[in-house]
Amino acid sequence: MADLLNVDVTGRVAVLTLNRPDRLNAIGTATVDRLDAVLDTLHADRGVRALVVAGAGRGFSAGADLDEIESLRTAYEFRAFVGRLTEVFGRLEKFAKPSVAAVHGFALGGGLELALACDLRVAERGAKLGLPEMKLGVLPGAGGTQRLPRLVPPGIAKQLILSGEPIDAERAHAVGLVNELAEPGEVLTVATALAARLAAGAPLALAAGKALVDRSGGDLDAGIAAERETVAVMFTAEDRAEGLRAFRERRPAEFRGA
Ligand SMILES: CCCCCCCCCCCCC[C@H](O)CC(=O)SCCNC(=O)CCNC(=O)[C@H](O)C(C)(C)COP(=O)(O)OP(=O)(O)OC[C@H]1O[C@@H](n2cnc3c(N)ncnc32)[C@H](O)[C@@H]1OP(=O)(O)O
Repeated sequence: MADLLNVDVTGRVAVLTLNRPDRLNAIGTATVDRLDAVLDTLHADRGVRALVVAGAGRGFSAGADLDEIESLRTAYEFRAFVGRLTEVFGRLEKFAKPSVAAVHGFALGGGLELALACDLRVAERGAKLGLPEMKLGVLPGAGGTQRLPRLVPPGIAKQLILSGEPIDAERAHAVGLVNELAEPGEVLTVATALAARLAAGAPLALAAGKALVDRSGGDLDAGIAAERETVAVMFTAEDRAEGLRAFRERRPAEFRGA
């Protein structure tokens, strides 16, 4: 069986490509199990500093695998299916290394939910992003109802979830769902360049920065305290000294994650 998720490492960036083009990269248990295993490998690879998640074929992903869903027989099986998707998507979101989704064609349902679990999103002009679960008589079940309203105004989130209708990449960019737009055929280039810029950062600061922003919806004083204590500890990191040295010497910093 062809690899459900191809991994290609170039420099400090690992490109993960969903590889079920015949099923429009539908995401089932086997795909998320593979993603989980790949995250184990990439966690251990100190040379990899950032990830890109992309899709082979006509689009990023048409969502959860409806064939697998149709094979489920009990609510408990259904819960296990949804639980596994949310578990691995959550692991990607909390991954210490930043991730960029490269969306072309379409990112629908679980496909958009996977892109929402990435830190940033780049989308090709004309790509469709949506949560069509309402048209199937259900709701997004892999984090969409919780992650989307944290990125776009609640009214926009409700429109996508309650109508089930997609928006195009241009509109998604205007409302903050997409960080950067790419011309047709260019999404992987743009997403990889963005990931490479993130990968130039200090690994400890990248991981801590992700965690601090992810908790920013909580109590402000507690968040500022967490920021202060995190920054204070980072003062002792070798990368902090390297950053200042590189600035004085007018050269790019070479951060080692120490
Ligand atoms: C059994 C139904 C129960 C419904 C319950 C679903 C909710 C489950 C909730 C738990 C899981 C949570 C995760 C997530 O929140 C839920 C989802 O993601 S549900 C799926 C959401 N996605 C969609 O509804 C999009 C479905 N696809 C399309 O609308 C279209 O395919 C397209 C993307 C607009 C492209 O259209 P076309 O160009 O016309 O291409 P085709 O439709 O002919 O597709 C080609 C080929 O691919 C197969 N395919 C497409 N999408 C999926 C998919 N999601 N899973 C499996 N297979 C898919 C399609 O059947 C075709 O195959 P072929 O007929 O050629 O064999």
